[in-house]
Amino acid sequence: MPRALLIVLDSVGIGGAKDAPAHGDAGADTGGHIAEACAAGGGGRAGLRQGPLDLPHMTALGLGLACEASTGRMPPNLDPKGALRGAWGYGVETSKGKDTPSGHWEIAGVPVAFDWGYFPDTLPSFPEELTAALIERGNLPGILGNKHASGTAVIDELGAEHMRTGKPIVYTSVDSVLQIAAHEETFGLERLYDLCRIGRELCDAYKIGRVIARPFVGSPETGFKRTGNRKDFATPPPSDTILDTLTKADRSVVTVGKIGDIFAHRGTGKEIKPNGNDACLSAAIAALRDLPDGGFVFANLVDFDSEFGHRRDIPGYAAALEAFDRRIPEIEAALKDGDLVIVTADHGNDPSWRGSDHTREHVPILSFGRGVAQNAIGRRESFADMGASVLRHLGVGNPGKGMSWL
Ligand SMILES: O=P(O)(O)O[C@H]1O[C@H](CO)[C@@H](O)[C@H]1O
Ligand SMILES: [Mn+2]
Ligand SMILES: [Mn+2]
Repeated sequence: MPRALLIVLDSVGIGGAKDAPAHGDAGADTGGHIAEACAAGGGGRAGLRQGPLDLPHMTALGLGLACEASTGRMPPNLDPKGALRGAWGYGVETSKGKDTPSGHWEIAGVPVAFDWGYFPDTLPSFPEELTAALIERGNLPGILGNKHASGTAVIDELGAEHMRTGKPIVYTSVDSVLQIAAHEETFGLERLYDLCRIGRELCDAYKIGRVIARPFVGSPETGFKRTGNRKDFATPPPSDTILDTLTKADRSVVTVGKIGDIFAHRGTGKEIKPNGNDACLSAAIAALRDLPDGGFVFANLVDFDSEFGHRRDIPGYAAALEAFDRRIPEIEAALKDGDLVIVTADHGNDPSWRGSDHTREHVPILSFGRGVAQNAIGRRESFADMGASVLRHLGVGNPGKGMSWL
């Protein structure tokens, strides 16, 4: 029986979305702009990387062709010029939001047709009743922040005051999120998680997708740094995803990285949550080696988004792409005959763009495996075609959305 591995490179969009102007993102193109910056000499950092974007494996898997099909422009250094291996195309998001749950749920067969709630970019950002209830139920002396912010900037700004006063830093973004940052040692990690559980209950009324714990360490003298103990408290998908369908069909499911959180731990099988792209990819490859026939591994690599996209760090993003690309042969070596791999993304996060938020973009769809013929699968009108293709490949009927290209 065949097996499948789906890897989401979080935020590695490839531009071209027709509805980008509605999000303020007309022209945003994560992959294309990184390649252009690198070719123009703007993607280098001493000790990290220099020169044109070097992605030989993803180029041979059709990344440049997917970019060209998406935007009409072939990014520098991504033209395969020779033999391709695998099937390539790009996906259009039908969900309204450009957030992580919308992207992942749609990939897994559940496009998000409803509107999430969002907190306005005002001061304060949160409704008074919500703030008051959080303070009361969380037994807090108050909160700091209460605004749209970048998570690293807001702990630099308010970390010292947080340590002094014991007030957690509560902030949001253009996404449907309520984020709570607190010091792991002075506030306490478990106390932060408990506070987020309270926040989760309070946020349901506002249709907020996620409450996110953002623990950090450090001191005013040394500066503050977020730790790997981030935890997302998500609302569950409104109907069965491919994870539910596979679980009900008694298939083996392994989820790596943020996937468990994103799907509110429903149908997520064995969850593995190491810290960082490299460790998550290692875990996904190890899971694939042990995966029984008919099984499915679903992995998310979040560093592209959280460490480089939101931080608008082009050299860092380029280096992370190159690090992933170098390990593609390792993925291929773990494959058995009949296995299917799909590499894709959930939204964009153009590091050359203004602000620090996600960008509305198409996503690449790169599919490979020994039995996967070289093929152009073209423009897919929903990310859900990926989930549908996984189910078709695994021989499980699709009760949900999406059209398989297989
Ligand atoms: O700036 P940080 O805290 O990384 O926040 C980012 O992370 C959130 C969840 O992915 C997004 O909504 C964005 O605001
Ligand atoms: Mn994401
Ligand atoms: Mn993000």
